[in-house]
Amino acid sequence: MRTDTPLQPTEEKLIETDICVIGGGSGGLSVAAGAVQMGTSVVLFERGRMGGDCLNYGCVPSKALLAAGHAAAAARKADRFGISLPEPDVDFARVHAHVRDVIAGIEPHDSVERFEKLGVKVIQAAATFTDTRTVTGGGYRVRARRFVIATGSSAAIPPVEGLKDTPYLTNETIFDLTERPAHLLIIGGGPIGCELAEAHRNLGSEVTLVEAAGLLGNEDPEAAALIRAHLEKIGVTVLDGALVRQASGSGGGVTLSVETGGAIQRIEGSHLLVAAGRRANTDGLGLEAAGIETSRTGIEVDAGLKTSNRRVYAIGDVAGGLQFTHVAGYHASVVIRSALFRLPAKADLSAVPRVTYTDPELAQVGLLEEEARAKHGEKLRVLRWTYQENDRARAERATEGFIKVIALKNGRVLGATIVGRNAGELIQSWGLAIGQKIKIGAIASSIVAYPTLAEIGKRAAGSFFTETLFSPRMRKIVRFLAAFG
Ligand SMILES: Cc1cc2nc3c(=O)[nH]c(=O)nc-3n(C[C@H](O)[C@H](O)[C@H](O)COP(=O)(O)OP(=O)(O)OC[C@H]3O[C@@H](n4cnc5c(N)ncnc54)[C@H](O)[C@@H]3O)c2cc1C
Ligand SMILES: NC(=O)c1ccc[n+]([C@@H]2O[C@H](COP(=O)([O-])OP(=O)(O)OC[C@H]3O[C@@H](n4cnc5c(N)ncnc54)[C@H](O)[C@@H]3O)[C@@H](O)[C@H]2O)c1
Repeated sequence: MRTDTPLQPTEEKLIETDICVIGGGSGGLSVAAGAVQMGTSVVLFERGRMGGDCLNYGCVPSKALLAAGHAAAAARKADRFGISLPEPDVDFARVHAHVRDVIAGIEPHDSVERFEKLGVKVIQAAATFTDTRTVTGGGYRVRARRFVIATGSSAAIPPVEGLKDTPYLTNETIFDLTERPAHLLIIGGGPIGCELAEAHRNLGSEVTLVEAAGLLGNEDPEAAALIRAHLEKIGVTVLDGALVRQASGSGGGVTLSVETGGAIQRIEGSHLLVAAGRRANTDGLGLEAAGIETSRTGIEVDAGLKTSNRRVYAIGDVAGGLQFTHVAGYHASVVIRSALFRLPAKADLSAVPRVTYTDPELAQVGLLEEEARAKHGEKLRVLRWTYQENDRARAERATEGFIKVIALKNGRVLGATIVGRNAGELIQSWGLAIGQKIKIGAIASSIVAYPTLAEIGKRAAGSFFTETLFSPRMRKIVRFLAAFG
């Protein structure tokens, strides 16, 4: 890398580098760490906190908050094991300290210090394209062989009357609360809304979740219905098919006017969380100057994650597809193959798992039943098994839930939905089966430790063969063979 050449008259220092990454979150850091360790020069711009949404405002704090909530919920449910405990006394300031401590423990891995030690030039400023191959920011002008835009997404604020003048929280501010919200109103019943509704309810807040369509609308409807029933069971008020029409309030509280089936109702709460989807972070990037096209969902990319400017890739949330940390990380590996090794690399998203971390969890990989039917018609087998029929689930009194596997009649696995305890761990082997084209027979004949929840998957796979194995024809064959002694 040739660096720090003073430039007149702007006085920006010029850096020429192999790779310039914009955004130090899940995607950007993976590209930067991978590329620099493979011998290329890397400049990374980050305008906010290293680690991006996942570490600071997303996955990590939400899972830490959920874990605290699950501890409280476990104490409330201990009675069924013969252990009587009083209602847990939740000290929200200490819960907040726990969340901060978890972030602080992970932070060094994503820090400026670590990346500079690896050899990355980190510029702590917002980056803007000034032409097709130059980015400026923080007093630098960077010209690179390849650019990677990994600027993530932010909470989309729906066009609700009065909302912009009403105090509201988003994922960037809710984890700052040190006092428990008395009554949390949530707009949006996607993964963010459901996870944070469950966490706050378990920690003792009153929670009302308002969703315009159906809760977890991108998921298997039967699995989503189970999560809805669970949230209601723990005391969350769920209003679905409910459109927020108006918002008002001050520091003292918030009121929403919500329309359900033509009728308007007013709901009052102490705090409001907006979790109504995401908007790609493209403002201020100077995309026009770089000839980079965008769509409604984000920066337009081809299957190799290249934008309309062939020197520039876009990865992670800003690319407008699946918005998960592991997808951003996977995108990073595709870009490294393409930019460093000049190999033809395409993102294959057919086996990307996703998990909503309520308890029960909801996990999905591959096609939903409805998607599989649309693509393959009636050539499908739908295999099911329930947690109720699993001995470990019974021992742990976690019998809520099921697995549903969608396979072709030739045994190829197309998709799996698991809703129940540890579904997020159990889904991984189904992702492997889809990705590596492992047939259902291999799963049915694998040896699974007893008693584990993983037996649920093996039993579902085994049910693929039940009809053939226990058919009159099979009985005839076995009787015939027995005749030979
Ligand atoms: C509440 C919540 C919970 C979530 N839970 C999960 C989960 O459990 N599992 C999961 O897989 N995903 C989860 N996600 C999604 C996950 O956080 C994102 O998919 C992931 O962070 C995307 O990574 P990214 O690199 O695209 O963007 P980010 O990680 O957001 O990083 C983008 C970075 O770019 C920086 N930036 C933006 N513009 C500029 C600029 N012009 N110049 C310089 N820097 C810039 C930003 O400051 C930011 O640091 C969750 C999200 C939220 C909001
Ligand atoms: N566990 C995880 O992996 C995890 C957790 C949280 C977030 N995420 C990621 O972040 C993304 C964003 O999550 P999200 O929950 O914000 O988005 P989402 O798009 O999945 O859900 C938003 C919901 O808000 C509803 N909505 C929109 N406007 C509304 C209005 N005016 N009134 C009522 N409801 C309204 C929509 O119908 C939708 O169901 C997810 O898709 C996922 O990729 C992942």
